[in-house]
Amino acid sequence: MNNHAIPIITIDGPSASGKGTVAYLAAQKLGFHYLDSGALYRLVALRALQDNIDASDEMQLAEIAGKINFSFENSLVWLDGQNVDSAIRAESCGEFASRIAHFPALRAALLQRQRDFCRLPGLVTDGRDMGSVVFPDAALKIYLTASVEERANRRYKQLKEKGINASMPNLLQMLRERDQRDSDRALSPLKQHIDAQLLDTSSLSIDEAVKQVLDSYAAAELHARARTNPVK
Ligand SMILES: Nc1ncnc2c1ncn2[C@@H]1O[C@H](COP(=O)(O)OP(=O)(O)O)[C@@H](O)[C@H]1O
Ligand SMILES: Nc1ccn([C@H]2C[C@H](O)[C@@H](COP(=O)(O)OP(=O)(O)O)O2)c(=O)n1
Repeated sequence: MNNHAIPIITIDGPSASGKGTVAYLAAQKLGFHYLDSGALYRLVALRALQDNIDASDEMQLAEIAGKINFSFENSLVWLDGQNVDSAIRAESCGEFASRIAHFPALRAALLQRQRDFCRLPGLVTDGRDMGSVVFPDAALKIYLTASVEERANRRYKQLKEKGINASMPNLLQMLRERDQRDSDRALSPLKQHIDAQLLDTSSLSIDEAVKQVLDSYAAAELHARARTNPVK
């Protein structure tokens, strides 16, 4: 379970909002560990696609989630010792991940594996349910978003930089469908929870978004300290 002595910042939000970029940079600045929880769902999706597992086979998917042998090293994602970073970043893999992410047994199998990333001196993590389910005691919870047009634009540029062809109308449609699927599921849906601070980055640069997270964290820390050591 979460340990109050270990500070955690959770950054949840929709696809291509910049969660991963902002969470990673905030973790670097603070010297904290970083967990990209979406990568775990993508790893399960990739292995299922490789093994021809049906998207409706909850038990097999949960078994994969409990067993897959992965690591995050040198800013890359490894599966059974193979670099699968590009493979899991494909839109098709993200889409499959979103289609299987509603299964309770799959989410349960990933729960402790995600919590195991919580280590001193702290953790910054991004996903859909980091603040609501996986780390409910986080020191700071952010709901990071941007307009769907801006997100499609960001994803388009990101894919282009990697030499991957994409069309804006297709990306817009895929993002809308993924948002809807991730928000409509019964278990751990994508939504801004009451205790999460909204950070709309539609007109913010990456540096400005990171600064806002760090400022909010400093304020949350001050507040927590004042509560534990009230001035007499
Ligand atoms: N505030 C921002 N302004 C402009 N581009 C951004 C911003 N935040 C992120 N990006 C870019 O958008 C793309 C998607 O970001 P990413 O972190 O992969 O999103 P997510 O993890 O939410 O899917 C990346 O190329 C990233 O550099
Ligand atoms: N904590 C999480 C993280 C991801 N998921 C699911 C739902 C998402 O559409 C997919 C892929 O997530 P990921 O964060 O990698 O996707 P984006 O980078 O935001 O496009 O996995 C989830 O259900 N819960």
